[in-house]
Amino acid sequence: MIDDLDLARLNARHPEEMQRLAHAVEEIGFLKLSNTALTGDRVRRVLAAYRDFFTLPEEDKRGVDMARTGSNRGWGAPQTEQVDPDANPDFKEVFDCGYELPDGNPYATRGLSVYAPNLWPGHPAGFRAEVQGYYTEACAVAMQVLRAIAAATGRDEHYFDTAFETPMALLRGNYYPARPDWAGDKDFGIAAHTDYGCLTLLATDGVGGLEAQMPDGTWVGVRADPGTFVINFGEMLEFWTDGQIKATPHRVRGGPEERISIPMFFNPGYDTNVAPPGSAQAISAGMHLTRRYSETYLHLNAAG
Ligand SMILES: O=C(O)CCC(=O)C(=O)O
Ligand SMILES: [Fe+2]
Repeated sequence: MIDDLDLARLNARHPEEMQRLAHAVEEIGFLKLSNTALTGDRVRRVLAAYRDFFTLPEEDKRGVDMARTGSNRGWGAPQTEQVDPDANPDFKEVFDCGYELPDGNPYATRGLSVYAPNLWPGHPAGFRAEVQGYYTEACAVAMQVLRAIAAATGRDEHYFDTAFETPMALLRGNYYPARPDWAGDKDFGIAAHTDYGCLTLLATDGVGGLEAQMPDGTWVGVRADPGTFVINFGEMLEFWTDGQIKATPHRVRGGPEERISIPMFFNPGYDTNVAPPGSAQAISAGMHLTRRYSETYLHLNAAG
């Protein structure tokens, strides 16, 4: 039910592959993707860097704890994010980093938390370089996929390009310990949610656990080895395409094995209007993302 697509064939606009892409984005909202510039070895290197970080003693991770900041850069401890108000806070821990505004970028003077500076730990050695290198490469792959999607859904292939000149792109490492023995019905690695932005390019270490909700309401497992990616779509792309592209709910309950996943949330620039073209309303991408972060990260929660 979840299709496997080949990015080289999509980049060549191979008609059959493009048709399968249109089906995947419009009917399912999930697909798997291989043959990108990010090889299995490349992904295993960045997975190892995150693993080295997550296995540091807690006091080291506390040195880059996002809870002390007004943004989501650095380490997020277990149970500090609640993506589903009907579930308990997630038992995963995370490390988030975002887009670094170039000097002189007009957004720099606006004090927007979605462009907050990154927080980097002093060690493991090489962590920052590994993660920043992957960030840049993952953005390039995500842009190729978005161009193919624009073309497959009847738009000019560059339809989305300018919106991503200053992306609020967020790269996350998710660390899921084995499902704790205290975990009950309302406890998840990450509870059911839709992603907030446009496109998510997800790498995993190959351990299963991700489940996506199909149109008939059933949950299906989606597993991807390093070098193969899971792609899904967020709320902004659903608004922007007036529902043509689906933001599909997904979750990780967690199982007997620990697991690492690395989503690149490819979000457009703050001032992008993601309302459907021609609609009377305007939806600011930046305001939507800021609101969703404040609803889900407990340290940013206005009510909490
Ligand atoms: O770990 C996964 O497979 C999914 C993670 C996820 O959905 C997220 O971080 O938004
Ligand atoms: Fe997600």
